[in-house]
Amino acid sequence: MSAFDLCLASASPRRMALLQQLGLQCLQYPVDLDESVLPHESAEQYVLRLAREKAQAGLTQSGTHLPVLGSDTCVVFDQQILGKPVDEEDALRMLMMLSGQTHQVMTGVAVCDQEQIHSVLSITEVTFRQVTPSECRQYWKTGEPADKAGGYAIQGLAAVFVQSVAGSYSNVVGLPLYETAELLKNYNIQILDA
Ligand SMILES: Cc1cn([C@H]2C[C@H](O)[C@@H](COP(=O)(O)OP(=O)(O)OP(=O)(O)O)O2)c(=O)[nH]c1=O
Repeated sequence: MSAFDLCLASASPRRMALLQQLGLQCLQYPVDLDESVLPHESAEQYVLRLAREKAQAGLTQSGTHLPVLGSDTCVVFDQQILGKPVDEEDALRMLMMLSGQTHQVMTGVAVCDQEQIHSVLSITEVTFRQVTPSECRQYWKTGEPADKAGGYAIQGLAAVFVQSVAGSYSNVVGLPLYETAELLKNYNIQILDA
């Protein structure tokens, strides 16, 4: 018997913390993949493909017998997929694009073991108030935007930009917990006994 319930194929401390919130003990096994968007790929297809690739790479590379979870989050506005900003100007460009608008945050989640793979997509609508370039530059200096899709963290200082959220909050932080708990039932992982 393993001391762990699940293997998390991710470097993200936020995904780890969200799974711990459900009481799950996770073995963290980051995988490094090419995260380029394929030609003609929709945002929905992109996050689901990367989630499956992360889960499958985690399973193969770690050699674990635990179910493996992979996940990918992106921000979508005006048909554009926003990943992590490459520098300050890129972050400013993203945040000004989102200013005063509603965008979508999409997360694909996949869980696999030797026998099966299941995946799910979660979409949340987030509305920003108007933000100024000066606020965005100050925000960049906090270091918070650098490793976040769309260049912001709802769970951090960017909370002051977020006017409203429709849908799953945990999805925006990187892992939709309701959908994840449902997926894990396929692997006999129950959070609570019914
Ligand atoms: C929009 C938004 C994104 N994010 C994060 C969630 C994801 O961790 C990150 C998007 O990058 P991802 O590539 O989805 O994940 P990651 O690089 O952090 O981890 P890994 O690939 O190893 O699994 O942005 C927030 O934390 N808060 C937010 O409000």
